[in-house]
Amino acid sequence: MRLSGVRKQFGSVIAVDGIDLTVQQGEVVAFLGPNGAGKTSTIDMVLGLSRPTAGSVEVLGLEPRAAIARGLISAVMQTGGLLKDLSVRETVAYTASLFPGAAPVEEVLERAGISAIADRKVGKCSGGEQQRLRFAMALLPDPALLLLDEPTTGMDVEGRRSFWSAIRQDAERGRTVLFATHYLEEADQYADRIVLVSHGRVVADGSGSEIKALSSGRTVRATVGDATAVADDLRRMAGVDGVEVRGDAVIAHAKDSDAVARHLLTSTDARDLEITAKGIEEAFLSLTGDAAPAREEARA
Ligand SMILES: Nc1ncnc2c1ncn2[C@@H]1O[C@H](COP(=O)(O)OP(=O)(O)OP(=O)(O)O)[C@@H](O)[C@H]1O
Repeated sequence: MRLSGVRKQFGSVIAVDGIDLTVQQGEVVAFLGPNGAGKTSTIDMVLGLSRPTAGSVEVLGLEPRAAIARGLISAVMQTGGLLKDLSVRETVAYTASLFPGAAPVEEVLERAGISAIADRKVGKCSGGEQQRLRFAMALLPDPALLLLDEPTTGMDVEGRRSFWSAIRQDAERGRTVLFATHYLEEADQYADRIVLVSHGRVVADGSGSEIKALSSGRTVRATVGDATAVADDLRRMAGVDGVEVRGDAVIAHAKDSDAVARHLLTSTDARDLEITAKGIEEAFLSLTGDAAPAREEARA
């Protein structure tokens, strides 16, 4: 899957502000970000439900709609689509009857970890079981890419755990999974890679431990004469997790902010140096719920 320069604008609201992202086949990627970060808007574009204002989305070299038509993309939706009076197995069998070439019903029940509850009425299933049922339905076309938008909202701990263990086991056979979540813990536990989004942009991209390190470190910002050259130097320093250049400022995220500051002040022409805790700005603060006020107003 590849997103190149993807933007999505709704009137004056920029929901997605230039996302570039390549996901390799077989990766399990968490899209982590606060409310309004642009996760759903991005997933909707990958699902072909909306079109980017600019940029392009490709899945295995195809446009989303073409990829969907070939059964290459499936989604686990959060709500809707289930009939209470059918059993779990009947629900999957009925959906399978709509797809030519659907995977065998018993096989997807097994993969979704719901064989044991196949005869249970959907109305009697817990939220977690219903999500695993939606997962089973999403597996029918044997998609290359599975998308999940906050699939565990409202589930208890045990429901989450069994849901994710079914997803992980299935992914081990090579399926690509992209899921949106608010929870760092969930992203860290179940994804190989975390893409942190804030205000419609990717602000960090790495393994769970890399992302956690970013949130625990500090940010050092300084104005320098040649920001690009200084940034290159900083990237080579131990303990530096990320370096950005913004105009004539260089911004480094580091566990050892003192070492970065010392380097900047002694070996470069840095001035206006600032050190702030919890570097990736609002990213993690906002993960706890207080997303940027401007966005919330826009939403209201
Ligand atoms: N159809 C729409 N019309 C207008 N604005 C929209 C629309 N869809 C999304 N937005 C705005 O775009 C921004 C990004 O929203 P999006 O739903 O993609 O974020 P999100 O990261 O999925 O958030 P959440 O975690 O709350 O689902 C928000 O400011 C939202 O209000």
